Amino acid sequence: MYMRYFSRLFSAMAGPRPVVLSGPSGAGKSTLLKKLMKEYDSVFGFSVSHTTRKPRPGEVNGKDYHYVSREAMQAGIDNGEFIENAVFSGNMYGTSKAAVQDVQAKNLICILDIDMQGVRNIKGTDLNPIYISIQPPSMHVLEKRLRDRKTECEESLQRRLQAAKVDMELSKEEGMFDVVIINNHLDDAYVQLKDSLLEEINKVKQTPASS
Ligand SMILES: Nc1ncnc2c1ncn2[C@@H]1O[C@H](COP(=O)(O)OP(=O)(O)OP(=O)(O)O)[C@@H](O)[C@H]1O
Ligand SMILES: Nc1nc2c(ncn2[C@@H]2O[C@H](COP(=O)(O)O)[C@@H](O)[C@H]2O)c(=O)[nH]1
Repeated sequence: MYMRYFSRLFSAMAGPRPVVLSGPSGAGKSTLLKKLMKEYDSVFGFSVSHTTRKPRPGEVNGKDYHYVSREAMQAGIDNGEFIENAVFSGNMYGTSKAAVQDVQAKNLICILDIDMQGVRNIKGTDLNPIYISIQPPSMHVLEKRLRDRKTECEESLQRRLQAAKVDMELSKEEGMFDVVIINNHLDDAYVQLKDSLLEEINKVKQTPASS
């Protein structure tokens, strides 16, 4: 009984659990995440990753990503500044310790949008997030979404589709994700995402905000 009491007390003191959103490129992670951050702006905070890819039109440095050179990224990795890092579709991506700490210091639920290599690497840390996979209804739909987004050249698109096939298989592995959401109709997928996070959302709402 005491053990249960202390374990609950410790988990309340430790703050809300982070959330890892993963899934193939084009499945709709950013779209769902933006809806969530808009509805719950004082509950969630985005872990801003570093990347060596070029910004897309409309993306903002420091908000969508920290856009850095390969040399700067590698130096940060060598210096132990990253919790995890990966190469995806020819570019480097990584979650810095500072990105997560910035969000957690505000007692917000930290959301990480990372690929499958990142998921595997995070599993080796003590971050203890809720793992959510966002999947497309089919490869055909995924390809259409990526093409319609008009952000990728043909080479990058093909690399992303290749990675998606692997991702879709791995996401079926027992224990890999706590929740798997098929993003067919956006509104339905969003309701499922919210439902899976209600417990953590309520925890944050009940805790006085810190600056
Ligand atoms: N349920 C949906 N129905 C139709 N289109 C959708 C749906 N969800 C997302 N989209 C569209 O699909 C495209 C890809 O979505 P989004 O950019 O959110 O994917 P992503 O998983 O974040 O990709 P990446 O990993 O490359 O950042 C976008 O143009 C978005 O508007
Ligand atoms: N392992 C990590 N993966 C990351 C990180 N930030 C983003 N990503 C993933 O990269 C792909 C491509 O993203 P895009 O913005 O170029 O379309 C996507 O699957 C993201 O989830 C990170 O820090 N680490």
